[in-house]
Amino acid sequence: MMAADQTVHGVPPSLSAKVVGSFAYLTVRDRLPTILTKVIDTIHRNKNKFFEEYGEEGIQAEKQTIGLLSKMRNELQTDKPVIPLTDSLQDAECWNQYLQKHQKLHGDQESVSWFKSPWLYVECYMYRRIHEALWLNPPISDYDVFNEGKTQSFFESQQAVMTICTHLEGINSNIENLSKNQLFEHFDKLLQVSLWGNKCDLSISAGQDNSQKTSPIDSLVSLQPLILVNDSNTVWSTLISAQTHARSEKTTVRVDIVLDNAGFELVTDLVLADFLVSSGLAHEVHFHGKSIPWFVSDVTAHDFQWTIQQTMAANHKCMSKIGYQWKSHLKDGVWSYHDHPFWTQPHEFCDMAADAPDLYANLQGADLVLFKGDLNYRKLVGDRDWDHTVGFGTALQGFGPAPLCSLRTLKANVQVGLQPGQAEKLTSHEPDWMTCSKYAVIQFYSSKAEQKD
Ligand SMILES: O=P(O)(O)OC[C@H]1O[C@](O)(CO)[C@@H](O)[C@@H]1O
Repeated sequence: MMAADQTVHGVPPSLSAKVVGSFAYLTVRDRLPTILTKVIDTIHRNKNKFFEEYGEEGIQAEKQTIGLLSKMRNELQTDKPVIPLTDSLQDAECWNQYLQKHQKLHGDQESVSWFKSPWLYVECYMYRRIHEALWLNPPISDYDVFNEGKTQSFFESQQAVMTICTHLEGINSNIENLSKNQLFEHFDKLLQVSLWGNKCDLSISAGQDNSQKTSPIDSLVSLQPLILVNDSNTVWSTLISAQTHARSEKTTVRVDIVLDNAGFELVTDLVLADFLVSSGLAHEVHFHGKSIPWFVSDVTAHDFQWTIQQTMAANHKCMSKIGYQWKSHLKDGVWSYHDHPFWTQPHEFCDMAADAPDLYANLQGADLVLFKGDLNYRKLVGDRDWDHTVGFGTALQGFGPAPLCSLRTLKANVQVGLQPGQAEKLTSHEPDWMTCSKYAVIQFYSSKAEQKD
């Protein structure tokens, strides 16, 4: 078991960063080593490719990288101390300062080990150490060890991708004639398609195929009861009031999407973003991805561009037409892609204003920020052991650059904003309801609106 963190941000120890609990322990004991082993196997499997591309240097790099990753796997499996990063990357210092803070809190270096640190920290740290291992070994420094899994997930979800592209084309071809209610119906559906797209993540599956096999539209009705908190009406009214304000002030409506997984989930986010623009609900969409390969299937700049290229190149008329539309949104600046290093650091989002003031200020320019996925949710609420009925606004601990909404399937044991008795009822018939990725939330908060907390 991992020792609870000390009081952080004035939160009492009982609500300190989530470190205990069997799921966190099993993740660090079992799932992280499995992921690491898959990474080592992937690098070894590409040895010949490195030789063809880089000659003997490529072979040396492969060997050294595997050595570093095997060393980390041993540290992890034998609960060794967490050690500082040694690469010269821009954020190494911030990671090492974060480690020093934990060492001070715990009294000495030895006590900050893989099993005696906040789960959120060690899981993020592992992915940053994987990046370090590659970075220290040119010429394979920018090799994405997760690329194969992400592209496979896209191709294995092709049927579902075609279904949602055809659905979007049907909406867009008649969008001028839709009533406000019809627009809301479509918005509500596409928001839920994006929500459930979050089930397709390769971290929870430790790299096993997790592509979308069923129709993402037909399954919405049956999935509805599994949404534990549904603030889609409030999200809609936030967009409508932003649109009204923009019209009167002759400004624009900007929606930011903090992305999560590549593959099918990214397509669902692009489809939602396309609808926001084609319906006039938004004039700009800013996408936020990861600056390094992260949590196996998170979106990088390469994944973002590749996915749009693949959609354009599809021999499916609808997909291809939509892909070209997405390309022109990027070209015209209606869409933009950003990857601030903060998203691949261990910080809880309540630290953003202090640790990444430029990013916080940027997000303040949005009329709505959509946070996709479980890891973002854990960082939104500091991965603390909150009581399930604590309000989302309380758990955000002051984070609120703009009206925000989490679209999350539950994959970790933290959830706030539930009704009294709701968690107990779930636990009685499904003890692993927080980690089985069967349930989800559409959870909104705005410090501006009169918010029941
Ligand atoms: O891709 P998502 O939705 O952020 O899921 C990642 C989640 O999967 C896990 O790795 C497994 O629970 C969590 O630690 C992490 O928050």
